[in-house]
Amino acid sequence: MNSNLLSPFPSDTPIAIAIVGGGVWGQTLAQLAGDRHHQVKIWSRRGDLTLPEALAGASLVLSAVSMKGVKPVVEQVQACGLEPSTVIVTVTKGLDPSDRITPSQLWQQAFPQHSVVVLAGPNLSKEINQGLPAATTVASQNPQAAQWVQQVFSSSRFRVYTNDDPLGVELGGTLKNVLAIAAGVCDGLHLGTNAKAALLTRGLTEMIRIGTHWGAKPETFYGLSGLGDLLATCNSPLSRNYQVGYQLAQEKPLWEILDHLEGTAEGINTTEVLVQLAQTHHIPIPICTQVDLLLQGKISPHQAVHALMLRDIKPES
Ligand SMILES: NC(=O)C1=CN([C@@H]2O[C@H](COP(=O)(O)OP(=O)(O)OC[C@H]3O[C@@H](n4cnc5c(N)ncnc54)[C@H](O)[C@@H]3O)[C@@H](O)[C@H]2O)C=CC1
Ligand SMILES: O=C(CO)COP(=O)(O)O
Repeated sequence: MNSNLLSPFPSDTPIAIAIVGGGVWGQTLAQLAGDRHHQVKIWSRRGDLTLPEALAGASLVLSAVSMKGVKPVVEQVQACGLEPSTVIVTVTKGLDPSDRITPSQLWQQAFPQHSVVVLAGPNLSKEINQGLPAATTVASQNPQAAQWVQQVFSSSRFRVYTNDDPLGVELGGTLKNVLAIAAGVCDGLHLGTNAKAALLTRGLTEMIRIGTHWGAKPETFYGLSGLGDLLATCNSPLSRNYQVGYQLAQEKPLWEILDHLEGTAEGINTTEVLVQLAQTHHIPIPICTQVDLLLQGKISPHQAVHALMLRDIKPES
């Protein structure tokens, strides 16, 4: 039986995709979709194509803008309008600072009748651009939409899994950026393998604590978008968030690091939102709190390490 007859999302034929956001990740995803022979148009605010031109006829709209661009871009897409059947995919890893909600929640609020799919995983774009294999996760309130996006992007070099916890998938990719800054500090100070293992393990505990408070499933954080992305970004100098931490450990001021950084380090804004949220709800996230103080220039990297090591002793849970 042809499974396409059962699904509102036919999978075997090339489709028209509009990618909004022409940064490195948007371009990499365009390449992956192009490899599958989909027709891809990229809209970026400095490009020649207008947004209505990019969106025309697209059955999948993928947002790859950085967090600060999500709200303005959602509004622009709303002004253009979308066909009811268009599936929205978001790959942004961040938190909205005013509403303290995720990018997919912003898209869903603006397009309540549309299927919104989150795509996140250990996906350092430079490695994927070199043709190296990678895996990722897609998740949605609408499982059929997630399966369709899985089929659209799956290839011999990009293995796509589905997951039924979109919030957990999105928060995994977002929260690990804060720990990637901490990991960069740890490596920049040459604190060793034991310290790094402790940092990542306790960091994952903090991700689960805050993520489950938000309503995500704990097990999602042990998957590709949680532990997987944590391992990738906390161990790779290709990660911009890791680079920020590494250079903070060399006592460089944040403004100077950001001046030379290629692309966006979302963990910086995420840290601020996260720590505010954790304080409001009395959720202990000591590592993220030290990252926040460090980013604000209130403590030195060595003081952050001391503060963490000298916390009250307690059970591991
Ligand atoms: N680069 C990577 O390896 C990965 C990145 N991500 C996430 O994807 C998102 C994008 O990342 P990158 O492409 O690396 O960042 P980038 O900094 O290279 O690109 C960001 C894009 O957003 C656009 N943008 C920002 N504000 C805008 C606005 N107001 N209106 C229109 N466009 C706006 C910029 O023009 C730029 O094209 C981030 O949230 C990042 O965490 C996720 C997985 C992998
Ligand atoms: O999220 C990423 C890989 O999955 C990219 O990490 P950075 O944003 O820290 O470069």
